Amino acid sequence: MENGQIIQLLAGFYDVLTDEGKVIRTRARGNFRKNKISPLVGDFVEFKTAEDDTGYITSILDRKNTLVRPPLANIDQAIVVTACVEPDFSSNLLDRQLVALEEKHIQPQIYFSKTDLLNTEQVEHFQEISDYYQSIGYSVYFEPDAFSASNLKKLRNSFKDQLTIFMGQTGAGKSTLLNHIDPALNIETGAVSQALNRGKHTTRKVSLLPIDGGLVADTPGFSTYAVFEMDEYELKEDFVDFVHYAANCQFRECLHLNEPNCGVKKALDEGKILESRYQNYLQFMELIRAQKPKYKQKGYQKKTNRRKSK
Ligand SMILES: Nc1nc2c(ncn2[C@@H]2O[C@H](COP(=O)(O)OP(=O)(O)OP(=O)(O)O)[C@@H](O)[C@H]2O)c(=O)[nH]1
Ligand SMILES: [Zn+2]
Repeated sequence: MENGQIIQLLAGFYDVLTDEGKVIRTRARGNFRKNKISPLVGDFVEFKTAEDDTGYITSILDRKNTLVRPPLANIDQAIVVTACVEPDFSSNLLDRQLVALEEKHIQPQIYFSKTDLLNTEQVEHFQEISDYYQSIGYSVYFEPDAFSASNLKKLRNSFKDQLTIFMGQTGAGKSTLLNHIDPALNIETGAVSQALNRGKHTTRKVSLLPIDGGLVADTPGFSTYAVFEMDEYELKEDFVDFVHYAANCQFRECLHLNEPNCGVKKALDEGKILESRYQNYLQFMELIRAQKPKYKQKGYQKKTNRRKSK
């Protein structure tokens, strides 16, 4: 029995990267189909190798998390590529991405792009935003040249032993950044870019590229942030900066809305929490309440999936 991680799915074959760094082409044992478990890229698997050197997967280990688009398992971290301008920065979109990642236990990093297009005043503004997100525990990349050697070095150092995905709205600079990380990728960039955005309604194929001791997905994740896959109580935990102050709330169930003696609102009044974070929180809360019936269904599916993969 050998162990490895699936890095590519091709015409029914799964390419498994072994602990020794070899890539073995495998098939899934028929059993999986009966149990309705299909291996995903990113899965940690056990496999056996036959005499002719072809392998077959015998089991899939428990998944930490999964993504539907692209189909991927066991994502450790996500680089949230965030344009300061063109398209204009939206704290709402950034926070949406952060809570979606927190909910799936994927560690976010915030990578500001198009910093070269900012004037002095804008730089000061973004420096404050950058400092805030840094202060609440996120790695933030904010340099006058988004692709400076130091930015890229810091990013590449974070890849080791991680499965990393890139995300961010169209035009944010994901492909450009990936090309800077590895020019051999030679991904098409610009308005007509197709390589990383193969249409929102087709199933995207995803491969994991071994880079700097880790694996990097060649297809960006989370193409839509419209749906919140969490309830109100999960949302408040996903605002990582609120959690600390929530210890001061009078009620343990406090949702930091209109409850008396709320530690989060107190911190907000004292300027310790970024105003836009709280405003976005209120908006997400409303959206979650409005979509509740849909979520319940989703939550149910999520749990059954989890059980099946065990
Ligand atoms: N000035 C400047 N331009 C940038 C920067 N990053 C990306 N661009 C440009 O912005 C445009 C969009 O960049 P892409 O890398 O294609 O963006 P993307 O996020 O991959 O976009 P999609 O493929 O649509 O998802 C391209 O014309 C890039 O050259 C930057 O830091 N500074
Ligand atoms: Zn509270």
